[in-house]
Amino acid sequence: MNTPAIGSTVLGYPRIGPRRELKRAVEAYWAGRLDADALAVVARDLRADTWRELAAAGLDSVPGNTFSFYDHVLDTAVLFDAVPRRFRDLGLSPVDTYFAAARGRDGVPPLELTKWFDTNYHYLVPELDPSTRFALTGDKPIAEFREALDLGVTTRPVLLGPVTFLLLAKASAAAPADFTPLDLLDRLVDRYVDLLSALADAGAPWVQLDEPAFAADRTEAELAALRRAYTRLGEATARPAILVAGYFGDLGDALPVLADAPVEAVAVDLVTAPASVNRIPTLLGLRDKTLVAGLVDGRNVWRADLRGALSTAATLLGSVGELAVSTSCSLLHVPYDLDAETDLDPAVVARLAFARQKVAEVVLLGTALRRDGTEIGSATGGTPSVDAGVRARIAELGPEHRTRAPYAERAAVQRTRLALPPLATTTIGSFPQTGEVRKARAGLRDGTLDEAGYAERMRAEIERVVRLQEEIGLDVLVHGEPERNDMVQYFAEHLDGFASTNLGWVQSYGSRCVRPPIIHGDVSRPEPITVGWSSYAQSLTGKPVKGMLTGPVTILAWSFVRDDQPLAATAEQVALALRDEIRDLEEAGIGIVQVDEPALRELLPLRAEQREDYLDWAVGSFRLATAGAATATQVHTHLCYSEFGDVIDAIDGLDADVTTIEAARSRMEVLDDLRSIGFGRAVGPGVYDIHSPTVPTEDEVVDLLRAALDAVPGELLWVNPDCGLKTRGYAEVEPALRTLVAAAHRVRG
Ligand SMILES: Nc1nc2c(c(=O)[nH]1)N[C@@H](CNc1ccc(C(=O)N[C@@H](CCC(=O)N[C@@H](CCC(=O)N[C@@H](CCC(=O)O)C(=O)O)C(=O)O)C(=O)O)cc1)CN2
Ligand code: MET
Ligand SMILES: [Zn+2]
Repeated sequence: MNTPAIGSTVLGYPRIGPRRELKRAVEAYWAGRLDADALAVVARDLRADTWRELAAAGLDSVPGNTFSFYDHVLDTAVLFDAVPRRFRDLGLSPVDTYFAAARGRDGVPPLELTKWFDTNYHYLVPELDPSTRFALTGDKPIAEFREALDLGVTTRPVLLGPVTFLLLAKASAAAPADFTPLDLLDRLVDRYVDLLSALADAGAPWVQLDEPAFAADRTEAELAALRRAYTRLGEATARPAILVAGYFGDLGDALPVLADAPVEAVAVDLVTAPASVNRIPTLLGLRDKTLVAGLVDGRNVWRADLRGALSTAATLLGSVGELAVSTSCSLLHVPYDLDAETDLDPAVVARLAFARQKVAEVVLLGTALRRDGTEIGSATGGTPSVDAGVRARIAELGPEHRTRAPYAERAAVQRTRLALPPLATTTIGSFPQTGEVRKARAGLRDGTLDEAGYAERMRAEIERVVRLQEEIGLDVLVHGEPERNDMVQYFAEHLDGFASTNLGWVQSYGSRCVRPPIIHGDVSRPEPITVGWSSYAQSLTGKPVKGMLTGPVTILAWSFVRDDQPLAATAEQVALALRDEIRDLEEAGIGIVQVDEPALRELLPLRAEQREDYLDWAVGSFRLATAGAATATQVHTHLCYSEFGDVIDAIDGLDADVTTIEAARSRMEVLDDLRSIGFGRAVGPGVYDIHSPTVPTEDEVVDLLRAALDAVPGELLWVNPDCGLKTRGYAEVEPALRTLVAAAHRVRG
């Protein structure tokens, strides 16, 4: 085989477009404002721009097949004809069948959406069973390879590896109990062999197979599956050279398996797992392979320490066949281009690199490595700002700052103060973000609406939402969060030590994007953030209004966090700011405060041995944020987006008075977990799935509540939706909330 060297590369690239062109096109297509041909043109132009940019930047090997209309796991299922029957039976065009699997259609529920490892990206979970027959019916990677070749760029198609694909899939409802998707390995690998052969025919010199699942703990059987798959693929006769990429952590026992497999290259993540460097020289199998060293952080936005990276690379030179430099993972998780940001502090800019800048770093590193390190400049520009006040406060903290009065005492005082009925009804915080609200915010940004005008519109919206809740008959009201663009970014914009971007969009799922804020220095709160809005809402009603904050763990999980100190230290600083906010809310007369932690499960380390440490600081920071609350103040927390079985003790450890938790889709399974640990505080298992536009019937909600009453006594049971309502419309929200209140009344009776 005559294969070009990888030299310098990146493992993947963003695909939504530098100005979210794909989001706009896809949403326009869904709305019927753009036809399929026009959508295809937008997609093709975005791909062409990416390939040209990466080739022009000087990468030796340009990744291909990084584009996706929605999600690369769904793309893989489509490629191998593994789309469940319920979507095919809709009789739609291929592109509409694809979107139906992603979003559901005509009452057919979509594939489940879940977290991509420990990132804020979400993939669609393939559903497999013994009847799944894989076939290479798609040609996306091949067609895109040819498309790039026509533009003069030879790409390295990036594919999700067969073992990770199966490990991320779930058994369909039709599968027998003893079935696991990995049972289908041989069948699937045979089809990958077909694919490799087709790519070789098209002229692809390399292919990249991603196996990030091996950065997590894996069983012997799973490691054996990895060995088996890559032995088979490596032995295929007609194929491109194979690069297997493992990222998001240490490959552990999978690294020697890959080192010994008959493949040409292995990519390791030396940013998340720098210690892997020490193991590489001991792996004889790597001596005749290319090692692709992930030295530039693909998940965070800091400039690389190129000198450090270069010296790491230099130590590896003699231990491997060839050494290539790369990002630690795909650049999917960072924004496109730092140069597009015009409002960032230059001192912060000097420390940053987005996708485009990271490509340049990789290229530079590759050049320096070839020329003996002569052209690498100084490491980074500037250091994080230090806030002596915050540091002094943290130095003074003791256990009393994380401990409230015993729950029984709190509950008694709160019962008297709040006088709520059993099965109290509430919502999770946000109400639908109407076009008018978003338009007002866009107006504030572009200067057509001033601060006063904006505040007036937000107050009008808050008043409308409060009146609506009173009329519906909810017991604990919210202000509705109209002033928030996003539950993390909003707080970042009001805290020192954070920077926000204008165009730093990162795909979260499908067409939905976020602009993760950047924590670049010590965090503090210059002034109250939410107090004005919450106390305005409280002034409108005699019912209690719940203050609404985002917790420290979630703020960290959905931001780019400084990497010069432990996450735990940054979390404490954020927690202190929230602690002060709670005190100010109390002083303004707010008696209930909710601190949302939907990302508590998301940051859970992939390897079990690191979990206790994480949960310690995660729970500790939540308690630091909330334990300053008076005994009479009722602290709520809200959790969603995950199954919480394996962090149930940590949820207990949060010591919140009320925990509202996503439960409707899993028919309240979480209650069994809570009961099994003797969880004794109040809980609001969601009784209505806000991810679907379907309005629940009163009987359905009553059934769920009766089921919940088996696990939770009535005085500890709250009634609420699964999550916030901001992505829904009033047409569904109003009847759903009326149903929820009616059901609660019926069960109370
Ligand atoms: N940070 C974060 N991560 C999260 C979640 C979350 O809520 N926040 N939820 C989970 C699921 N992920 C989600 C991620 C994004 C969205 C989402 O709806 N994003 C919006 C953007 C939200 C936002 O920032 N809105 C801005 C407006 C940004 C915008 O597009 N403005 C328009 C103009 C205004 C208009 O006419 O709409 C423009 O700039 O062109 C605001 O309200 O101010 C989107 O992609 O469309 C939902 C869920 C997990 N991770
Ligand atoms: N308070 C937030 C809301 O209602 C919680 C959302 S959890 C993703 O939108
Ligand atoms: Zn939620």
